[in-house]
Amino acid sequence: MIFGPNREPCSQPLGFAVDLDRELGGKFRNLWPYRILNEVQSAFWPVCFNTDHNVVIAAPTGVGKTMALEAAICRLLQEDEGTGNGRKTWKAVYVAPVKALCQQRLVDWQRRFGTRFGLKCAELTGDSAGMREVAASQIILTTPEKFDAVSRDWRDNLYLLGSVRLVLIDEAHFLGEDPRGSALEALICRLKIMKSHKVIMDKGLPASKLRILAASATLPNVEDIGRWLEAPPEAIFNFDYTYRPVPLEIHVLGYANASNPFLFQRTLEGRAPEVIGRYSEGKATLVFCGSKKGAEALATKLAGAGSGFGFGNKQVGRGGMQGRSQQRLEAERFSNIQNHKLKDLLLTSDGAVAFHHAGLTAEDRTCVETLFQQGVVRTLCSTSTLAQGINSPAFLAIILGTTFWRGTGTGYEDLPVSAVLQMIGRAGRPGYDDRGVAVIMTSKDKDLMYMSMAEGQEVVESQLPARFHESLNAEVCSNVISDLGDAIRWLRSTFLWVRTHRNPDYYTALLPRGTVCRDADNSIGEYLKAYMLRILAELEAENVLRLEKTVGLSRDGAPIENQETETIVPLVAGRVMSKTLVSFETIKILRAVPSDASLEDLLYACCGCPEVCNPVRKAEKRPLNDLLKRVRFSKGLGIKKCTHPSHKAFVLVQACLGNLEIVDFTLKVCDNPMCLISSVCAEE
Ligand SMILES: Nc1ncnc2c1ncn2[C@@H]1O[C@H](COP(=O)(O)OP(=O)(O)OP(=O)(O)O)[C@@H](O)[C@H]1O
Repeated sequence: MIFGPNREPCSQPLGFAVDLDRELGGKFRNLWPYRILNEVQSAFWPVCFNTDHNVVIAAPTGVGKTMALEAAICRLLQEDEGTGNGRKTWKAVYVAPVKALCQQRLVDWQRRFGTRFGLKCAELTGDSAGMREVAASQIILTTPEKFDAVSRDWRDNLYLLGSVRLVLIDEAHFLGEDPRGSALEALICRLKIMKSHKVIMDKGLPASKLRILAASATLPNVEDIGRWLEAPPEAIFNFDYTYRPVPLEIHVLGYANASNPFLFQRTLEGRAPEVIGRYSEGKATLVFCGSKKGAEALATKLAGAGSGFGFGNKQVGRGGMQGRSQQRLEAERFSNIQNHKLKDLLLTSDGAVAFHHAGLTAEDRTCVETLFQQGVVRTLCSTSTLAQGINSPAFLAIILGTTFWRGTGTGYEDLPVSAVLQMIGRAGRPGYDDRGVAVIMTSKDKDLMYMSMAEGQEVVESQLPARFHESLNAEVCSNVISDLGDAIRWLRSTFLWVRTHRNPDYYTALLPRGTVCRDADNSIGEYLKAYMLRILAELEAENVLRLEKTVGLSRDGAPIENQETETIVPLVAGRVMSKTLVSFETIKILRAVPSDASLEDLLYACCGCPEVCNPVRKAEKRPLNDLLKRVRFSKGLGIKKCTHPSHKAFVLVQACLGNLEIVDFTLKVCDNPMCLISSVCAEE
């Protein structure tokens, strides 16, 4: 199937092209290196740059959606100029599903908005700078989880949160993926309620005029996201895959399943050279593998196979140099590579084949990316680290298997839509080629599903139910919800509310069986309210919050008859749960520990909490079992081998506390979750 320039109508009238030279003068014009906007950009440009509407744009990768977000920032700059004082009291928050995208955008926007307009950009992610730098910046780049956590204390951070005038959501289709989607949903609902909160309104803070822009891959239900984000119909754009500026030919290859997923992955690795040979036309190829080891193994295999599969075009990017002088240059070029395996691979394949994954140092990764951009590396075997947003020169992108290993206890999981779209979106980038090819290698039973994903036919559903207890409690603690009336207002502000009315069948766990669309909208709303009351009761039963009946008071403080309201009061456990981001499940586990429990029992209970239960990988079993012999507690509980995620946490926390050396790299995991659990125990 070929996805390429517009052959079908889209949801917006087109037929004109915006010329930036005519639209813009002065400093805004130089922000973009190109002059003529394509059809998609020409459609959204006037709404983004000339209005304050909330906007949702769904369009294929590579179409140039980023400029919609940039246009909205320019509008704010223009507004500043209009006021005459040029003071930037606002903040724009860019929210992307992964840190890598934030970092990439940070570098780009620092260069473009920083130098020209004096805007400061700061990253607010797990690895990022302190809050002081964030508070002093106008553009904040963050992930939904991080910003959700920060905005829970919005009253304490009123200066920061009250300044948020613009929220830019990139890759917004991740709204349908757990757990990021639920964090985004909770975050946006909070911001929507904050916007009209008395505290923000009375002070006239920029957040009272909050504007939201969302850019997403093509979706069938973009109107639902638009409705949720309160975008007017003229600001909801949905362009299907036919609007890709560079046509992308997509092949989904379904293979017979092997006896287990590991063997199936091996089968796919075996088929990869043939697939590269068939589709690459000797051009740059990016192969997405399921694991670091898989990427290394495939790269080694391809290098060993020589140039017979169409990847060994040594002339490209090298000026056609031959012989010894070329070899010397090659050796010099790769001399800074620290990873021996990678260096050897580059030397033996004359630089044509390489691998890329998170286990490489940042310098090695940058070096490989540069070699690929320059056309030296012709076939790059990578994990998903390279899938996000980069402008790769790949003509062919291959997804080698659509499941990935999440470890013992979780097993194999299917790649989510956003990952698939990002990966195939790396082929045929504008400016590199006039077409591209993507191949998805999967099992026979999943080929139709992945074809529908690639076509943008996957409906985005709310992920809030998976974190409903936590989200509701967070709003109670952040003062967004103080009584039942607030709780209902919050519920009505969710994407869940929009989707349950549209597709009740998907939410059968929340609604009574047999609920159908033709039920009056009201009854679905009533069912949802009943569901929320159930969750409130469960939270109350675990002392997370308390529901109190209060009598309504008149202006002079006198009680009003028959005007009882139900106030919702956060309790200590609830505050800890919200602050430390632990799940309701964890609170229940900890509350079940008897007050006279031994240290060993208490520690083991903590290690059963979902936040610290990471799957046990095959390679970790031996080092974990070695550690098990050296830690203090193990015999009392009869643990002989580390097989369960809770065993792994139990051994690791003891190793950390006992200062035992952890040799295995992957086991040197962050012990932060353990600190959080300890703080919960202390509070309790
Ligand atoms: N009108 C245009 N003319 C020429 N090049 C353009 C135009 N618009 C965007 N580009 C270039 O196209 C590339 C892709 O743009 P952009 O990253 O904004 O796409 P996208 O829709 O966000 O896709 P993705 O999510 O894959 O990044 C960039 O290199 C950008 O500079």
